Amino acid sequence: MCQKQSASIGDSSCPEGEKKRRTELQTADLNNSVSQGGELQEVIEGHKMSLKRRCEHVTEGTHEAGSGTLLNKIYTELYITEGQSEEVDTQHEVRQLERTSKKNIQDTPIKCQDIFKVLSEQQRHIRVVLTNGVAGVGKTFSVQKFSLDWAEGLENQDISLVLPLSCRELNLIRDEQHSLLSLLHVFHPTLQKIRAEDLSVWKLLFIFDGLDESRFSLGFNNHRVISDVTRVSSVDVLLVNLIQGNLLPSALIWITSRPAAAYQIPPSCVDRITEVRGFTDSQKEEYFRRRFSDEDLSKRIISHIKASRSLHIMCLIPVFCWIATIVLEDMMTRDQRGELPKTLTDLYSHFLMVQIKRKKQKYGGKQRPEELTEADKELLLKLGRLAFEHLEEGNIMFYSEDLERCGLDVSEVSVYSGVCTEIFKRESVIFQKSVYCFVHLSIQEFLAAVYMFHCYTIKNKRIMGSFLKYLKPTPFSWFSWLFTNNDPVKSLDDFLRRALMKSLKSKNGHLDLFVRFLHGLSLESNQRILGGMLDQRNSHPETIQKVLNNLKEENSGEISPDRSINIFHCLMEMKDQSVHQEIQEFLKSGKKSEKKLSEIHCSALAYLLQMSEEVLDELDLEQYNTSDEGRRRLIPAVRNCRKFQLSGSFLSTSHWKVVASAMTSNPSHLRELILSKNKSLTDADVKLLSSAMMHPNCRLETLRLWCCSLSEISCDSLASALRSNPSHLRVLDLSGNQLKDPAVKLLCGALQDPLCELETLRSVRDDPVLSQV
Ligand SMILES: Nc1ncnc2c1ncn2[C@@H]1O[C@H](COP(=O)(O)OP(=O)(O)OP(=O)(O)O)[C@@H](O)[C@H]1O
Repeated sequence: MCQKQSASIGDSSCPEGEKKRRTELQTADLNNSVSQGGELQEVIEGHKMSLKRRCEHVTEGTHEAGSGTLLNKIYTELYITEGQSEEVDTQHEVRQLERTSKKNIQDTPIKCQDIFKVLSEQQRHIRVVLTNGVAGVGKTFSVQKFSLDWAEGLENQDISLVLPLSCRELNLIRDEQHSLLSLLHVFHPTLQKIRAEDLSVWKLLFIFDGLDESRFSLGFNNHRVISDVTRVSSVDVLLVNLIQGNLLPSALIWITSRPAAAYQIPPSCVDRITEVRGFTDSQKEEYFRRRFSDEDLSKRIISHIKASRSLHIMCLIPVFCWIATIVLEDMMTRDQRGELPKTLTDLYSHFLMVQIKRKKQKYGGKQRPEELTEADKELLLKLGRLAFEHLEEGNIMFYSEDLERCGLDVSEVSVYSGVCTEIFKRESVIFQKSVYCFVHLSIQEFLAAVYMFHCYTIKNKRIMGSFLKYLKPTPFSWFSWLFTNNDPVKSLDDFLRRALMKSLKSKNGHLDLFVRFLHGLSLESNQRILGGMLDQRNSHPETIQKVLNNLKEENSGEISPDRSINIFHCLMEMKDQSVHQEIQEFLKSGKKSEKKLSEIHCSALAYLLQMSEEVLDELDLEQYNTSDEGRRRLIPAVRNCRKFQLSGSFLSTSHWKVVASAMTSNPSHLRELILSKNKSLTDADVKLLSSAMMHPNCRLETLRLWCCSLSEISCDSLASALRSNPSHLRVLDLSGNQLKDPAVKLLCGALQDPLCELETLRSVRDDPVLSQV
């Protein structure tokens, strides 16, 4: 049997004879199941050829569609798992990724070509698969590889037709009415000859790539039921009917999406969830080896990336590997005296310059490639404006009108295809409208930061003012100064501090990477890379020192501790290693309580503990010599520990959310949660923790809530959790809560439930009054 290799499928890895035999087998199958004669067979073969042509080359920013590298040459196996690593949240994708970058032995890996296969006895027929993954992690590449392998007759040959439909493309016809049949005719013109009756007898696979980019609203609860493939309707209604199985119930459906948009598909419609997690450490190396025929070069690139922690972590995302490839290849293969990039700002600055240099080489130009002309600067700043304005609104796709509003000439942007890709070039025969986006969200964030930094250097008060615009005053908040401070920006440190505050205040962290870049850009060394685009007069050493001090002293109060970690990242972007080194020494010393830890130390420690390969046995916040604010900043480490203990009332709901996310992540390590004297634990917080206990990923066995002044409402939430199936809780200790009769009754009720597996319940005035074994 011909085994599929991780790449080079189209080459000698699969003997021709085997390929032919498979095609013959498949042909025979189809002829048996459908008596359509040779004409339909021709349609399928024609579709395969057309799909192969579309998928065998890749478009990676700088290449024009259809003319790029062979997919099989660079395709590297991705790490895909079954299930979802963490509850879908709205955290910024890069942070989410840093958190989930650890490969865990309890994960169930699944190969891309197997996603529709039943892999264990417990599984039933898999009809709908939802694949999640952050931006640039390889979802579209997986779809392309899956389709190519099918078109080449190598995998999934039981499927008669693989029909990829990108959501970006579907957006363009969202105002049109179509039947499923006409939709296929539009998107796959080679299928013009197929008829309605063919669709119901063939085994079809519809692939909807990039649900996050769709501008449809999928109304699963309230829509017209359609079961006829010739019935005309709006495209969203067709989609919903396909997913629900009203339309072509035997068709397979594969949906890919970034995590934040996946919620649109009700779990009851999905038979399998998979997650593209990017590259493991060995896959990262494999990627660079495949990319370069020069072995020495790939070795040097691998060792440089391994030496820089943040680059190494980011290389988990394939698109980042691609950016690193472009920059490091350029720097290592020419006589380069400058330092190789170690931070993200470094790397992205070089990336931008390499793209511009390539453009000059391609289109000519009198200037030295390293220098930016005034026209280059102007164009990049317009792109930066586009990036910034849409980042603020959370937009990643732009139409020509959006470009024109920023003064961009559409033809100019296509010249810069390495920075901004014209996605629909290939489809322009069918669609008249072009859609643009940055190759990766992080590039949009970088260009937005360049633009904002520029606005600062030219003292553009209007734009800075509206960016730092003040939200409603919150009189009792620690950072009320921010909201009442209407003064114009005074200095670089003032500007960066206010930008940081604004980013910390954002609900979903959409400005986090942007603000990291903004700090990185304040360094003269980075400004220099950008060939005079930014005014370098602002970066006096004393000012930089002030910015560093601000970051180290920043008090982020009520902000989620996950978000505070970004302050540490800003410090790293400014190449200040002091905090990182001190924490590494602290960890090595093994003496937790001796060193006084500042808040920024605690954020760094939380980050390192959370990222550690080793799961911590116990996180006891009392053991650290720090302030309450420092202890709050340590909370994210709860995601990587077995026992979490804390005493006192210094956490708020945003912290309990982190604890709840630790209880529901996949896998969840937390087994024991011990909270005492926590009078500020509200009913809503207890409800949050109780709901987390009901989550299938939760493995909590012991919960002690000593002297937490629990109310009857809280006991009711806990009782519901006890009744949930499966609850792993065996010990619930509610001593010292002075529970009244109604609350005790609620808990007793739960004990009588057959689903409750609790072994010990301690309660009421410190006595083990209730005890169940
Ligand atoms: N398996 C892979 N092998 C080699 N390179 C890859 C692979 N997957 C992704 N890449 C690189 O990463 C880039 C982005 O990948 P892709 O477009 O598949 O991401 P995505 O998850 O669909 O992102 P988005 O959500 O932004 O659409 C590709 O253009 C390619 O350079």
